[in-house]
Amino acid sequence: MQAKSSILSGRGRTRKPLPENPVLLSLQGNVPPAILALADGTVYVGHSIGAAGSTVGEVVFNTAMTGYQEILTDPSYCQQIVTLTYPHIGNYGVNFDDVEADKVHVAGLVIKDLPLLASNFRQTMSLGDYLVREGTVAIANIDTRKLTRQLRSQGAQNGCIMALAQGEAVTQSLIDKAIALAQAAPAMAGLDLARVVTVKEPYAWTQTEWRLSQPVLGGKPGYGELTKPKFHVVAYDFGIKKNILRMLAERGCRVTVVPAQTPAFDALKYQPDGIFLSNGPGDPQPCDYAIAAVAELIESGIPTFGICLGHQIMALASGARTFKMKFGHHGANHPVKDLDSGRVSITSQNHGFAVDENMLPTHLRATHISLFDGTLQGLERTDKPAFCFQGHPEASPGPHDIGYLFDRFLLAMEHRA
Ligand SMILES: NC(=O)CC[C@H](N)C(=O)O
Repeated sequence: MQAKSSILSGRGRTRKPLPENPVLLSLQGNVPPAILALADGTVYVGHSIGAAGSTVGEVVFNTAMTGYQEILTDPSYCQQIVTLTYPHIGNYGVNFDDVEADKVHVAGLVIKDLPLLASNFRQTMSLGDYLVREGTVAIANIDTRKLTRQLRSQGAQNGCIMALAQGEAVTQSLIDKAIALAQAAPAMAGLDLARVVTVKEPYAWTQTEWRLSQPVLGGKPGYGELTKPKFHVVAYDFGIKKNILRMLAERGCRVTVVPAQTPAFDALKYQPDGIFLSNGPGDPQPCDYAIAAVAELIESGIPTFGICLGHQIMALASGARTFKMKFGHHGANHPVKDLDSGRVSITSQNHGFAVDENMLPTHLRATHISLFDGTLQGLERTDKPAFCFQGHPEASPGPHDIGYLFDRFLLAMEHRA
């Protein structure tokens, strides 16, 4: 709070001097250089703002103005280097309440500007310190508008960030090495990454949503606890985000999170009221174990709700096809139309694959489309209580945008009970 009030000035207020502030970042000093090389040989040089070392991945751009911490920790970004188009990243610091997983999942971060001052009453640490702590390689002072235009016109491609140590200089041989590393990185198409990020053992989840004022915690801001569960949901973890679990618990669901490879038979042993299929990284097509389990679970008639990778897996389990998009959807302002109500929601999105709307089997019905490019955003089984959504309804850019899909899942479970 101190830092925040210190920079407020204006009529009727006297400007206080800036306090000694641990979040003042050190970009003015001797910041080590870093290289961003793309597989096509394009090279950008900037400054290292995270851990030293090299990282490779598919370079994608995200257009959200806020939410960098949620983006960094979204497991769906495993093996992707994310460039953020909003120019100031790090201006509200980092806290430990807003993480979507227990660690950073992006392979690397590319930004334009790391502000000198991070200011937010909830922050516990600066973005730079957090990236170092997490061992995340990141580069700043990059022309992210140019990079984004390149990715948009040519499509997402693999890249390498090479963050040098203090005192090290950028040389042609290091640039050549970074390009070679980018070219050697595996292509995203065909990669099963749900297997990489999924939990090893099942666990129970009862935490509810965050509130600024939380009476059950003595009036302090924070998360709540589910006390009277109405339903039991088995959630497949293909790379699940914590806020999905909180939104389920908030609506009265006790959740058992299970590994991605859990066979349908084992999931049914929990006698769930509903099955949830999470988001996750990589290509859905190689996840044959999950596609087989989901086909069986839908067939059993248990209400099923899938998000993002879960949506794609449900579509494949129902006989649809998926394809790799040119540069995907990554942002927090994507308009999506509900084809039944005509209502348009502003949604959060993060996907590089999509379900082919031209090849849907007769028991799958399109329920939502993207108003950016017309791609399919939602599906429903006409013969079973199963539906799915391509975007991220647990993120709230709008501020509640498409959270009503969770209510629809609850209704399906109530209907069956
Ligand atoms: N957020 C997600 O679940 C992404 C799904 C999938 N990995 C894709 O890129 O399309």
